[in-house]
Amino acid sequence: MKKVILASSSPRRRELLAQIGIEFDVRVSEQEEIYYSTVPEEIVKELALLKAEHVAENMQEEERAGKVIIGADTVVVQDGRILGKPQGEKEAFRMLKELQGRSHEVYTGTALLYFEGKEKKTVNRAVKTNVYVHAMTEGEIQAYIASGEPLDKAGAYGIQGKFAAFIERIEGDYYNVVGLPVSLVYQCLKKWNLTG
Ligand SMILES: Cc1cn([C@H]2C[C@H](O)[C@@H](COP(=O)(O)OP(=O)(O)OP(=O)(O)O)O2)c(=O)[nH]c1=O
Repeated sequence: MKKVILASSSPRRRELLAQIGIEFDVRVSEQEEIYYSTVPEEIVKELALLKAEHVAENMQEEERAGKVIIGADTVVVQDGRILGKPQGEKEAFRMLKELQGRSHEVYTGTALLYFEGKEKKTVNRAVKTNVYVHAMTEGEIQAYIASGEPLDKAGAYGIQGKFAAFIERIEGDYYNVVGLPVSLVYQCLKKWNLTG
């Protein structure tokens, strides 16, 4: 029986967790993403926790015993403004126009809930990566949008895809930008003897 449950519908998060050799099941939380925090670091932590808690609440106590549930949330922040997933191509264009030619921050919140016997251990952290984007022409932005990559991604881009052409450099964890800081996840699982 798998001891790790990924509370995420994101194909990127699945790939990243699989990449480090963790066996896991997926349970998706259909919870509406409402938050009360005001700063990005706290918002992503709150949403990651919400996703993990929602999956935990929908499991029987016996079923979740000995298991860890992982939730995550990613946002792009430019000048203190949060850019989530674009609603459509127009919004994607506006976001990319703002992001090109300068730097921004990507925050991913991660929550790990470990049900060890009757006890619940929680790790809830936010990780920040600075991303520097080259200047883009409007034609390049339009061509990128036409590739279909932006629509399901925070900030309307995927560093792991065609947008790599426009990444000048990053400071911090690359995997955090893609949606899950996997070394943070691994180190927690290791501490709890759940990596094997
Ligand atoms: C910035 C960036 C984001 N993203 C993705 C990661 C996330 O899937 C998405 C941000 O949306 P999220 O709301 O964090 O996650 P999600 O709705 O895709 O999945 P779930 O809530 O079920 O876990 O943006 C990339 O794939 N590459 C990038 O470079």
